[in-house]
Amino acid sequence: MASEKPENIITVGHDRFGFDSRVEMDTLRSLYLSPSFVKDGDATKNISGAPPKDYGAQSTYDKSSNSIQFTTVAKFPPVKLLPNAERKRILVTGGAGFVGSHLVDRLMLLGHEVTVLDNFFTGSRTTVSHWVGHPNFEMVRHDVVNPFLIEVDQIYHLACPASPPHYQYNAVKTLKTSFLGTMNMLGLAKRTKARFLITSTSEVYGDPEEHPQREDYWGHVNCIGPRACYDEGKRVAETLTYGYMRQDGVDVRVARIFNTFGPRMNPYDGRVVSNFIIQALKGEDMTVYGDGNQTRSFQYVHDLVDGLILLMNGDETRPVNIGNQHEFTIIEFAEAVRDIVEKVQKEQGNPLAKRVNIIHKEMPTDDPQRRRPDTTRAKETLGWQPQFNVRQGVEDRFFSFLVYDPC
Ligand SMILES: O=c1ccn([C@@H]2O[C@H](COP(=O)(O)OP(=O)(O)O[C@H]3OC[C@@H](O)[C@H](O)[C@H]3O)[C@@H](O)[C@H]2O)c(=O)[nH]1
Repeated sequence: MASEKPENIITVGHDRFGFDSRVEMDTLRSLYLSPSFVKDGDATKNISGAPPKDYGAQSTYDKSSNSIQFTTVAKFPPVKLLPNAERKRILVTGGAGFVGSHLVDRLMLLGHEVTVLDNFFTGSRTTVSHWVGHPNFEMVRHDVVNPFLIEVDQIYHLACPASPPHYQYNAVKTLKTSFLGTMNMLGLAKRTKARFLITSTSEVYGDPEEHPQREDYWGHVNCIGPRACYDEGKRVAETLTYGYMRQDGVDVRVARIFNTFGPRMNPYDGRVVSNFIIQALKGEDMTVYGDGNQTRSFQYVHDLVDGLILLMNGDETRPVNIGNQHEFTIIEFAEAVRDIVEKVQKEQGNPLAKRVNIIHKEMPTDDPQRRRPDTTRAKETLGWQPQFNVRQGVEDRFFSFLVYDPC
């Protein structure tokens, strides 16, 4: 890890399957809502060190009044001007969430008409606020457990809480979202003949007995445990998806997403990346659950979006794993995050007085012990593989938004 030399990644996306999804990283970066400024007394300073933005909402945090001022965009980023025949009407459920908002950015920049459906349970309006008012963009507050009627060409169905504390918060609601939400969106796809892509999860493999996990592994899920609402919810959502494909000829795509991180993650979603980064930034103890020998592989969100767009536009109808193959034990990951955050803090001239400690807490029930995707299928059928490693992702300063709460 320490010896990895990050390369500068300038563009993401691919020109494949008749769909050119390439955009510049700088354009995407300009859209992250980071707290660009902090007002402290009379002084207002640019905390992220980033140059002033041309696009994207800006925010200024005022320490004295503990208030935040949003400035709406004066102009939108240029989007591709597509001929009518190429411009698609695309529905993104969960489009105000962490992954959804990045997908929306990409689809908007590429010139499509995008409708976001979100109930804002874990998503937030601020993730896509920079598109509000754009003629190609529409945002609807709607819960997918209820039917929704619209004319569309493609549906990316992402809506569902994904972090273990969030999806366990209301297990029955998570199940309803997975089953009824997916059924409603598949019904819409059937009626409109839209292509339908569901974001499933590595959690369908449960606590896997095969390693790494290939798509033809059936999994090892405790169907009555605390994680089952999500794991079984997504499993039945896949079953429904293939039911609609076989019975009704719906054109389906299934992505099994492995652990993902990046800008606009909810800093308090309780997942390991946000927990570790917040703890390292604040100088708090980093909490490793259990002995830390369980493993995960972490992908940067832009790689995932590349994979989703390729899958939607390619011909592969079987499930496809989308994840990074670099496997960390959680204890190694804690050390890596601590090193990277320390390096960034030093570069920004605000090093912590002392190293944060790594402490151990109780292991959650049914926590999968080993997880790493076999991504051969994604490589062979989509030509996809991740570009970013963890260091490149974390060093992309995606956590600068956390300084809303700097102490
Ligand atoms: O503070 C923490 C948080 C988490 N962890 C551990 O870190 C590992 C990863 O935990 P996370 O909560 O980030 O995510 P999990 O891998 O358990 O679940 C995730 O899997 C894939 C996705 O579909 C979902 O985003 C999520 O369910 C687990 O072993 C967990 O016990 C810690 O050691 N400390």
